[in-house]
Amino acid sequence: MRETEELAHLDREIERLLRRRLELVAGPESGSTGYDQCRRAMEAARCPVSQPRVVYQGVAGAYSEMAALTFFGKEARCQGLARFEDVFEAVHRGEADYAVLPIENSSTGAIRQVYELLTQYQHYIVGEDTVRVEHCLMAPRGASLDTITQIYSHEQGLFQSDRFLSRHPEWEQIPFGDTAGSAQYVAQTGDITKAAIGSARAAELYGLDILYRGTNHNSGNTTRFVVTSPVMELRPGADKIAVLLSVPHQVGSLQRILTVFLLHGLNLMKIESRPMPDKRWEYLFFMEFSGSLTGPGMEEALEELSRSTSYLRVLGNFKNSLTEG
Ligand SMILES: O=C(O)C(=O)C[C@]1(C(=O)O)C=C[C@@H](O)C=C1
Repeated sequence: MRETEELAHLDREIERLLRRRLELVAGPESGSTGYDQCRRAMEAARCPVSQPRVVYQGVAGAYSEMAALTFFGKEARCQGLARFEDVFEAVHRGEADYAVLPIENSSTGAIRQVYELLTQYQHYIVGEDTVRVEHCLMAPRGASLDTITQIYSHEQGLFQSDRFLSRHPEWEQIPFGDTAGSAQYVAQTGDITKAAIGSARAAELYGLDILYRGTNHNSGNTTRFVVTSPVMELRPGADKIAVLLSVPHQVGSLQRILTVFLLHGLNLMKIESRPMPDKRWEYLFFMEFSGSLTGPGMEEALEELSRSTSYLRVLGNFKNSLTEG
């Protein structure tokens, strides 16, 4: 009992010292204005759009299309576009209400192009979902493992299948815009020396035979997708906040951010650092943590984060879709 009391006393003392340290290291005038921008975005927040126009990268049968249909339901008007940049532009120009974008894969990590574009466009994350990715090797009728010489897929399809592909070093690997697009292309050629890696749905849509199921080496292979919007939305049940921030090049500046999370009881769920191309060896941090923007104490926590960062942008508040294990 004595020990428990002593520990609780120590915790309170550490918390008091950390709070004092935060006050001393940066005054209220220093740091970014990130929270003011967030407050304005919250004031302008919109309700979810009904019968939305949704864009994704790729063609029908791409995993991104599956993510869009899972999140918005079969009634959503989904349109595939060639490049990630086209998807961001369509939302930016008001031609679509939402974009669905892959952000990370459980086997290969960050989808870097999407992180770069999230930093460039002032869009908000309003939702997320995961899709189990089971890749199939598919080819035109008459093909077999022996007739194939070229494999087409999205670079992620190739990365996620690298162990399977390393068993066939004689196959040339050709990156393509998206997995389903590669299936469509291979089907159009009708060439039995060409095969694609993509979803079973893509094989069915484009009339290819599945030669091998599960080319991905990780059987739990899953991709997380984010749903972005040009306007912030505060959907009921939103329990995860995403921010983009940079910290001054000073000893302990990242620790200061972590202290804010600790003192406000916010669970840090993700941290990803991205290089800042115009500032060599400086980084932008993409962080996700538990909480609601409208919840008690969050205003104070974000103001403290604002004071502790040289740049802060709140990317949004949305419902966590990740399950343990
Ligand atoms: O090419 C597709 O089918 C996509 O939806 C893109 C994408 C990606 O960019 O990661 C999505 C899920 C899989 O991880 C493989 C490819």
